[in-house]
Amino acid sequence: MDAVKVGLLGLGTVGGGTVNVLTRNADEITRRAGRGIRIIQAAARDYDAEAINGLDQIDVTDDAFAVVNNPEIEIVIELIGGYSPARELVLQAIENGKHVVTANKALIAMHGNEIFAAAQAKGVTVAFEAGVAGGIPIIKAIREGLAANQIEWVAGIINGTGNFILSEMRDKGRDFDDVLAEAQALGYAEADPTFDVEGIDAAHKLTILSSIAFGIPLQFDKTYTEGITRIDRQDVAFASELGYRIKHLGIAHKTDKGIEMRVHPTLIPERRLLANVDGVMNAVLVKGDAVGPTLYYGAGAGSEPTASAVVADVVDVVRALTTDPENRVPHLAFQPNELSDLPILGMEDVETAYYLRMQVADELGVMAEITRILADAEISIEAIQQKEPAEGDTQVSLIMLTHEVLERQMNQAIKRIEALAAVTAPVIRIRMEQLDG
Ligand SMILES: NC(=O)c1ccc[n+]([C@@H]2O[C@H](COP(=O)([O-])OP(=O)(O)OC[C@H]3O[C@@H](n4cnc5c(N)ncnc54)[C@H](O)[C@@H]3O)[C@@H](O)[C@H]2O)c1
Ligand SMILES: N[C@@H](CCO)C(=O)O
Ligand code: NA
Repeated sequence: MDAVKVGLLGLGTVGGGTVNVLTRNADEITRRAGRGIRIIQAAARDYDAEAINGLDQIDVTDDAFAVVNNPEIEIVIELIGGYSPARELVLQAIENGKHVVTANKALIAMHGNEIFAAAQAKGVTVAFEAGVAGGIPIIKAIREGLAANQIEWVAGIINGTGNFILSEMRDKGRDFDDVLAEAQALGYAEADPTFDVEGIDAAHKLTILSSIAFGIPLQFDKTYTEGITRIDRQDVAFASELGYRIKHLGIAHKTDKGIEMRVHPTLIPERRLLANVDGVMNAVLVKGDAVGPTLYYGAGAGSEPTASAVVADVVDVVRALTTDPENRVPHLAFQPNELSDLPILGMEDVETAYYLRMQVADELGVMAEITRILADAEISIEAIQQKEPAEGDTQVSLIMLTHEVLERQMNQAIKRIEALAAVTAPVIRIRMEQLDG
């Protein structure tokens, strides 16, 4: 049978890696897919021709619409990124009856409901494995491997750039900006790196994971999002003394009241595997009622690790070309007419334990006032440490670990604590998770 003709949008970090992997592993990939896979046309504004092998076989244009409108092309790979014109290009490709493979989690989290409906109507597939946790086949694992389970929760380190920054800062004492610049040079960061450091990229990915896990429509706007820019070295050190690491996690949790979707820095016990996932590596823990906790680990960003997931999706699409569209694996794991409208909980309705750091004047009675406020709010304390002031300083740091409490109650208590005259700075709070199933 003839090779499947593919069009590629974008020849950057992931696009270049995709051409390289398809070129290098052409034989094995053909044996797996049952047909050859040939990129016949690619669109890019800029690219490093020296770094891409096999480009001489490809017609390169700067007009991305020429690729999605090319009648010879059966599959379009979108690796341009961003919301627009990626949305218009993908919808046009679908309208033209082409299958789509993308690494663009921003696009899927924001416009996936519209895109999947269009794909469903046209009987084509939109695959997006590379969009979540890069090279780790996490979409496939949840959607196919765990199809027997009621998924209870998902918790993961799902932004490579952020984890790389936190690891380098902790282990080597490097500066935030310096490590971020290196992550950009290595091709890990988003075009706008605030997406990485403010948690937006992780929230895109968590939105997708929640839909796949729980069978709900994509609801990016309801995902609570907090980044890593306010993590202080002091807190990393204090957490470590107490046996915890601070990791930036995406957490999706099905409770009796609804679904929690949240992205924030989190204290986790240092003995957990997730606490020891460093650098650009990602890891996702998924708890199913039948299987129990399962863990998936691998490179979350980078040229060829991401290309690995892109090419696997292309192979899946090639294998499915002969399958009746009604029988294909559904985009969001559950059949499209079976998505549920379970409520997404607001952050105030989430229950977690907390690490608190308070800066207080070194006076008699302050500790008693603070513990009274916490007791009034029914917040019980698991550990307290007082860090003595440095020579000549009159401020002490109080570190507390609490048991689980509703965020609403914690917000009220923190407000009262901050109103005390002896409390001289905003209270630092970092949520804690035991992740022990
Ligand atoms: N870099 C990673 O490690 C990684 C990992 C997973 C997912 N992703 C996702 O993959 C996608 C691509 O990321 P990247 O890092 O390869 O980006 P990149 O900036 O390295 O490459 C983008 C490519 O698209 C081209 N391009 C941009 N706008 C265009 C337009 N309008 N018309 C034609 N060409 C255009 C650029 O010229 C470039 O060749 C993004 O959605 C990103 O979120 C990246
Ligand atoms: N910027 C993303 C790319 C992978 O999705 C990250 O650092 O994780
Ligand atoms: Na993946």
